[in-house]
Amino acid sequence: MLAAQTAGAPPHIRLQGVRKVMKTERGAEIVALSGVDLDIAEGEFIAVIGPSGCGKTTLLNQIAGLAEPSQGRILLHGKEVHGPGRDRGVVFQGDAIFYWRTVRRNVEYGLEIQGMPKAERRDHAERYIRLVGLADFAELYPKELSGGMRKRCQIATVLANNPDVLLMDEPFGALDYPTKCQLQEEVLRIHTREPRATVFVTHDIEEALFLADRIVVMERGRIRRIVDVPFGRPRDSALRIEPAFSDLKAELWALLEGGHAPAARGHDG
Ligand SMILES: Nc1ncnc2c1ncn2[C@@H]1O[C@H](COP(=O)(O)OP(=O)(O)OP(=O)(O)O)[C@@H](O)[C@H]1O
Repeated sequence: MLAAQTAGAPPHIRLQGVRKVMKTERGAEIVALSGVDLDIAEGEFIAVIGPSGCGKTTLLNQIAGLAEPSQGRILLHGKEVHGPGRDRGVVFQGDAIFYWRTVRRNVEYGLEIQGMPKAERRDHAERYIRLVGLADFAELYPKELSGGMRKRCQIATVLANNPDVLLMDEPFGALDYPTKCQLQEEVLRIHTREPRATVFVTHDIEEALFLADRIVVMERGRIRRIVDVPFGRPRDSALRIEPAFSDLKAELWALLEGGHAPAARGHDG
């Protein structure tokens, strides 16, 4: 369920007419995003799906502040975003963790940078290590962990910084199905415990349905449709085999089958 949005308060995240034009090395223009308007409420979980090249990562990067829009603006609590900030935590596709640091020292990294005193840092990191189920593995190095455990470590590292907004770019894309399902359940559990506005990019319709309050379906740099996910929270794995879940999954498949084209070149899609 969404956290209530205070009447009159701006949405947590607002994208207004966002357009992003990329230039290839040969100088050709690619309209990666065009006319994107989206409001995301406090505590809302948004999944973004769409065919390869439709602009999902570009959208996430814009909110992260890793790139500026060519036109339009992105507002966080009514304030325009320019550049990255600690208020937005990003979980990237790959293993974005330090290989020479243990799990604990990875999770402590951002807190060190903030200058948090050592004892406080330990306690704080420990809380997030436990939250992602890595308490017994805190002294191990990334090479001693499985892919799923490395992803947990990355999530704990991002959450330990207590971001206002969580941005996840296909975080479980490289994992096997059971590990992926397990981590999706962890994400739901964490979201229930610490609800924060979340944008989760995925290729996986089932993942989007299982996690999100709304699914943004993109096509050629534009939002094609926004689908409300009607399932209540808390959710558990039993939801995956409910007929209503399968029906909506089939509908989304059909919707995606309708648009395979990548972002439009040189003009709006
Ligand atoms: N650095 C870049 N330079 C030029 N074009 C780019 C760059 N990054 C992305 N693009 C183009 O922008 C469009 C959108 O790319 P984006 O990575 O956002 O898509 P996506 O939906 O995340 O794709 P995928 O699902 O394959 O990860 C694509 O046409 C891509 O070729």
